[in-house]
Amino acid sequence: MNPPAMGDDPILPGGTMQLTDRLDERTCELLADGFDAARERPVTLRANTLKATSDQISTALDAAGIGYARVPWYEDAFVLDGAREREVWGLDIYRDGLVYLQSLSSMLPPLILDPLAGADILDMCSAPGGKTSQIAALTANGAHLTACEMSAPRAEKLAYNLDKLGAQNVNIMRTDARRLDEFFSFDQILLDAPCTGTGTYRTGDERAEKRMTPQLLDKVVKSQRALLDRALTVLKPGGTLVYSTCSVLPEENDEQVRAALKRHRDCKVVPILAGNVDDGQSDPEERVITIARADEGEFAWPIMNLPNSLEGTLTLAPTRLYEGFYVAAIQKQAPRTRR
Ligand SMILES: C[S@@+](CC[C@H](N)C(=O)[O-])C[C@H]1O[C@@H](n2cnc3c(N)ncnc32)[C@H](O)[C@@H]1O
Repeated sequence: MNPPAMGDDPILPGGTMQLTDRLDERTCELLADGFDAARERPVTLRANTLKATSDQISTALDAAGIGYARVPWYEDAFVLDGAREREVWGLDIYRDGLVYLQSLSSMLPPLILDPLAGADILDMCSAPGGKTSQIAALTANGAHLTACEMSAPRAEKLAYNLDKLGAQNVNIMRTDARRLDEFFSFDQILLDAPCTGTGTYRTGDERAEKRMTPQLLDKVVKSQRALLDRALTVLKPGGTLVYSTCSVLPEENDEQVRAALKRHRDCKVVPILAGNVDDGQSDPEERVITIARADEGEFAWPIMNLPNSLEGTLTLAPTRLYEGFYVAAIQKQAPRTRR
């Protein structure tokens, strides 16, 4: 594919959001390739370990004649071989909440959060509950979870999903998380923010092109800023916030985080990225870079990080397997102890 000319609108052809005005040529080229590849993106799902082991899910998929690949960085993740969502809806493992349809990229923020049993955890923007239920599964229902959702119908869907998946110890709050009482405090927070969704775009998706306007960008950027401020206020000293979006626009990602850190001088980025961003291999899905939160063990996965400006954050490029996604981990300093 030829690099797009600056000023053209080759990525969202009918849309008004000019990615080429915002991103450099190389990034636009990677995005254009990824948006094309996304048209072939396979269905992926997560074994819900609150109800079944991943081996039980393998057995059920085998019995249903559905081929799949396992994911090296997460034993609960499955990539289906040709099956569509409709086929999964007909399976008992789906109806009974033993699996959850979830994109691979969206499984990353809870893993990077590394939720701890016994911790007070806030999921600020939680419906329909994919990541809330993943946090519940990662802690075997052992965390004290608060799940906020502003939209009433989406909060209902959240409650339905959490019940279906067997998530317990979750206090659902139908509220605007920007106005969460400052009286609250949490050890760990996930802010999976409302965003433009540019990372999920597939070439030719005209509805998405119409939706992703500069007006939408303005609106979500304001909301993300207010949500980040509230999150960093209710985060306990020493606690960690994971901020994520399914967008690839710097305004929603690195620029948003950098500005928040200026307003909250007691907070800093915890690097989640170590390793090579672009080692020159032609197939980005064959590249294995190492991701690690500085305070966690390392694990490796085949993904591509787009050039980004804030060291230690992750801007996943869209590829056939992965939606474009952004993840940053931020820690609030613990008070100094006196000697
Ligand atoms: C990206 S989606 C979250 C997806 C969810 N984390 C998951 O994994 O299933 C963002 C959600 O935030 C909700 N939302 C937007 N603004 C909010 C706010 N100020 N307070 C609480 N929820 C909000 C939206 O209604 C939407 O359901």
